[in-house]
This record gives sequence, C-alpha cells and structure tokens, in this order.
Amino acid sequence: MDVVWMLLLLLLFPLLMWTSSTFVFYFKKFFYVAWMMFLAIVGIPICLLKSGGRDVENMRIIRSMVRHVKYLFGLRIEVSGWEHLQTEGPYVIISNHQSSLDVLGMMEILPDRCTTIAKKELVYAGTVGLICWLAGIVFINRKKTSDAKSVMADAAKTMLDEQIRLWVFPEGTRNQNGDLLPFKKGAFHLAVQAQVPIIPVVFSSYSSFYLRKEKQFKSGVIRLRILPKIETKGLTSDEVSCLSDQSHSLMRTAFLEISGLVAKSNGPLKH
Ligand SMILES: CCCCCCCCCCCCCCC(=O)SCCNC(=O)CCNC(=O)[C@H](O)C(C)(C)COP(=O)(O)OP(=O)(O)OC[C@H]1O[C@@H](n2cnc3c(N)ncnc32)[C@H](O)[C@@H]1OP(=O)(O)O
Ligand SMILES: CCCCCCCC/C=C\CCCCCCCC(=O)OC[C@@H](O)COP(=O)(O)O
Repeated sequence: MDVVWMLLLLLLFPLLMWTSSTFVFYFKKFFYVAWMMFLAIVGIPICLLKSGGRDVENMRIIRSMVRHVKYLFGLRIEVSGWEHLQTEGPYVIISNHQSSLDVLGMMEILPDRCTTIAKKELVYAGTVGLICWLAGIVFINRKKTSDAKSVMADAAKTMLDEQIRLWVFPEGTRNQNGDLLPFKKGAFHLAVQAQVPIIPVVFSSYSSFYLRKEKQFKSGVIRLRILPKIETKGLTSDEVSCLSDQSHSLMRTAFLEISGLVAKSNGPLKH
C-alpha cells in the first residue's frame, strides 16, 4: 500500500508543478528555507573551525555558500556600479528590502568585512539564526527604539575599531508595495556617528517574478544598482533627516529606472 501511495505522490508532484502556480510558489518557498537551513548546517562547523566563534569574517563563508542559490530558482542577477564599492575602510550600505530573497543579491556584492543589522527575531531562526550570529550580525529590537539606538551606537564604535562595514535596510521591514517605504533614521545616525560614507544599493522590483499576494514565483532577473557614496564627514545629527531624504530620493529614482516603473506624481506606481 505504501508503494502505491509513493507512486501516486511521485506522479502527482510533476503534475502539480506543471499545472499549479500556487503549488510552485509554496514548493519554492519551502525549498528556499529548507536549503538555507541545510547550508547553515554545513556552514556552522566551517565557521567554528575557521574563526572559533562570532566573527565578521564568517560572512565570507556564508557569501560563498549562498552564491549558487540563484541558479536553483532560475534567477539572474545583473549588477551595475561595481566601481562605487571600491571604497577603503568602513562604510554603511543601505538598500531597499522586498523579501528574504534579497539575501541572494546581497551575497552577490557583499564586500569583505561587511555584516548586517537585523531584527532580533532572526536569531531564533534555527540554524540560519545561529550562522547569522556567528557572522557578527547585529540584532536589534525594533519595538524598543532606545535599545535599538544604543545597540547601533555601539555598532558605530565597533565599525571604526574593527574596520567593519554594515548593511542596513532603512525601510525597517520587507516591502513589496511597488515603491520604497519612508526611511527610518537608524542607518543615517549610524553613518554620522561613525563619520563614514553611505553607499546606497537598489534592488529592482521583484514584481515580474515574485508576488507574495498572488502566490507567484517564476524565473526572473534582479537588477542591482550600486550608487555613488554619500559622504557624511562633518555632518551632525541635525542633518540626519536631510541625509535620509536625499538618500531616499536618489534610491527611489534608481528603483523606478531599473524596475521599468514610472511615478505618478509621487503617488502609486505603474508598469
Ligand atoms: C548559509 C545560509 C545562511 C543564510 C543567512 C543569510 C544571512 C543574511 C542576513 C540578512 C538579514 C536581513 C535582515 C533584515 C532585517 O531584519 S530588516 C529589519 C531590521 N532592520 C532595521 O529595522 C533597520 C532600520 N531601522 C532603523 O534604523 C530604526 O531607525 C530603528 C533604530 C530600529 C528605530 O526605529 P523607529 O523608532 O521605528 O524609527 P525612527 O527611525 O523613526 O526613530 C525614532 C527616533 O529615534 C531617532 N533615532 C533612530 N536611530 C537613532 C540612532 N541610532 N541614534 C540616535 N537617534 C536615533 C530618530 O532620529 C527618531 O527621532 P526624530 O524623530 O528624528 O527626533
Ligand atoms: C526553528 C525554525 C524556525 C524556522 C524559521 C525559518 C527562518 C528563515 C530561514 C531561512 C530563510 C533564508 C535566509 C533569509 C534571511 C533573511 C531574513 C529576512 O529577510 O527577514 C525578514 C526581515 O528582514 C523583515 O521582516 P519583517 O517583514 O519586518 O517581519
């Protein structure tokens, strides 16, 4: 009887993959999480052997382990503006955030000695959480601004002491509304406190291949544009709002351009 069920399932699987885009969506989502968990199981001992504990250098291991994943999902990543990452010393990278798939684009361009700021809940994500901790990811409690601010102030000092770069998602959450959300201020305070440049990175809209609400996950292209650095030397906390607005405007323009979208007088966007 078990064999009959097995055969039925084996027949049903390709049929569902062929006929149901919803099935494909859930299968790919499940496979993405499962594969990342598996990669982390392999990566954790490698990190421990190489660096003996929590160390930003472990990000190199994650980077090299994750780079093939785009092929498994039929995704192509086109990067422009590489020259803007040729900057010595610490800096803050800011990017828009649409989905956990952003990790694929992130690992495509992640500079050496660069880690990220993430919500504290991620540390509990099983093996992925553990490898994130080992790679020096800075966890913040988004619900407690004062805690998050003090963790980020410490991060500003560590960046300088240990020559570390930090990647921040200034929208503060995942967003697939076809536009950028208003920016939170943490990334800009961080850069001003450390007096380091900001390098904006923009991911094109995933709406042509990945739609959460419509349950679609097809093959597609992610365009990644690295923008010129924005200096913060001499700026004070009074100029943070201005810096945030300037970055938002530059990134929104790039987002629209590389996504093939047009803005309707700052309102909703159309293809
Ligand atoms: C082998 C396989 C392995 C696979 C593993 C792959 C690993 C890859 C990991 C990828 C991880 C991706 C994770 C992504 C995320 O988790 S995104 C979510 C978390 N990130 C953020 O939220 C960052 C952005 N948020 C902020 O920066 C916020 O500003 C925050 C600090 C959290 C505060 O939030 P909030 O209060 O809601 O917002 P405001 O910005 O409006 O701030 C309120 C006032 O506080 C002032 N402020 C903010 N920050 C600071 C600061 N650092 N210092 C001083 N003051 C600060 C801000 O100016 C506001 O005051 P005013 O209104 O200006 O007076
Ligand atoms: C004990 C098992 C728990 C299982 C949990 C599975 C966790 C996911 C595991 C693998 C996914 C691939 C690695 C991606 C890491 C990226 C994390 C991410 O993108 O987090 C979302 C966060 O930016 C914003 O979240 P909100 O939308 O604001 O909330």
